[in-house]
Amino acid sequence: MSLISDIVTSDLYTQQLKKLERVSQILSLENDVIESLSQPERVIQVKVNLKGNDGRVKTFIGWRSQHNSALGPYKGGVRFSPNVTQTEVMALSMMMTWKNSLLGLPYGGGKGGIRVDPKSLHRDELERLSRGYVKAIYNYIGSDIDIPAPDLNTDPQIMAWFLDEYIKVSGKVDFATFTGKPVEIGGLSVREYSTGLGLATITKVATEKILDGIEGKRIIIQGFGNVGYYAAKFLTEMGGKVIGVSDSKGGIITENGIDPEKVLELKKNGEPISSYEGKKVTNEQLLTWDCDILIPAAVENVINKTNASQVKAKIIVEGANGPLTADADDILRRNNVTVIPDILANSGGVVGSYVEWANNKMGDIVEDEEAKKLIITRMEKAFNNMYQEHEKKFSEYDFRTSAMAIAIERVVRASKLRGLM
Ligand SMILES: NC(=O)C1=CN([C@@H]2O[C@H](COP(=O)(O)OP(=O)(O)OC[C@H]3O[C@@H](n4cnc5c(N)ncnc54)[C@H](O)[C@@H]3O)[C@@H](O)[C@H]2O)C=CC1
Ligand SMILES: O=C(O)CCC(=O)C(=O)O
Repeated sequence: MSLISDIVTSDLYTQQLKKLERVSQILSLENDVIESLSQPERVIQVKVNLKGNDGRVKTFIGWRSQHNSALGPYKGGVRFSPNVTQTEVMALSMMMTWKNSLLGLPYGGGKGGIRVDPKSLHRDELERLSRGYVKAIYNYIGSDIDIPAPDLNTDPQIMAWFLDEYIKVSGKVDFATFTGKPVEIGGLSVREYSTGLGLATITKVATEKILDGIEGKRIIIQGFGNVGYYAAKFLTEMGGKVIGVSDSKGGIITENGIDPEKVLELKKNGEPISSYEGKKVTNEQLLTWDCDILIPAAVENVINKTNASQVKAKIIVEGANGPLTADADDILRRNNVTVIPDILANSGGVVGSYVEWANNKMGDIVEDEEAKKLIITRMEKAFNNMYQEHEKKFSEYDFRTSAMAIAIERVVRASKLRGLM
């Protein structure tokens, strides 16, 4: 059976369906179960008309995809991107279902997006767009229904506008409806860096199992935003050596090691990463540069059948959602490159969100240090659990298969118990 033929898909959705199909066959899931898991429960499309500062109306399209709620309310970020499509958001919401399930969180999967280049808007236009999006979807979200958070090009300030608009239009003063908020309004300072912290933690634990530890390992990171910067920072603190970084404009390689704080400073001053001392490289060159650990932490499908065979890293840790295609998985496995899958590697973000959400619900009883420990412990536990299952049941496949199998089985069990399947 092919799930792909009759759906007009973005490439990310095609890739996710291929990955789902592959694991479902290994788990011997029935066709109707696979069919059901392949479709979101609901996709909301909205139009936001924005009166621009030049007096003209600009029209933007956005979505919220609610993939599966068998384990709890939908949970996942909202991205602002000029390239985002409905099917991309659908794919990302499916990945959130697996991620939340794998981590044992009480959530289903959701994801949202607005098709916009945020750099093309003034700050007050961005605020009106953010508020317009929430005005359009507020009936479908809530702290027990669907809980948005930051993703690509969205940040705590945008969450603050989302929350304020939600309170105004719904009349519900429910701060747990959004996570990744500023600390002044119920945010958890740890959430800002929890994806990078989780990524570094998983990388460290994985290198202890697969290589001989993180100390001195040569690391390359694509993308220097929230995930990439904090991953670089924590991995450096843990003893790793970041030798390459990039952003959308290109990157730099320096065998002496890169200081993440100095790169951040450059970016804050509006200077390109390539002004850092070292060899200037394109993103294509960066991905296939010699290193121990490669962390694609920017956008999807960057490692695919055209470049996978040239990857020289021993381990790839997926910081972004979906940076590897299904074809790349096959090639890398044949070449003995270990892949730590996105649903495990970048799940520190949603674990941080979970602590923030629980704190908002319970009245702020978890302190920062405790939250940080909780995230690290959850991540280590999730890796060890995946590793054990892999050794026991799925050792002939890759870690993605093992992680997805654990996640999908949990969702299917919950769905059957609830009578949803
Ligand atoms: N922010 C979070 O908590 C989480 C983010 N993720 C995923 O991580 C990835 C990055 O997200 P953030 O760091 O939050 O985004 P961000 O907007 O903070 O940073 C994105 C970075 O990627 C770079 N970039 C964009 N397009 C690129 C391209 N074509 N080639 C190379 N670099 C490019 C940008 O210049 C920027 O440095 C996304 O896939 C996102 O879905 C996953 C889990 C949680
Ligand atoms: O923090 C969250 O709720 C979700 C973050 C996210 O969108 C992701 O993990 O891809």
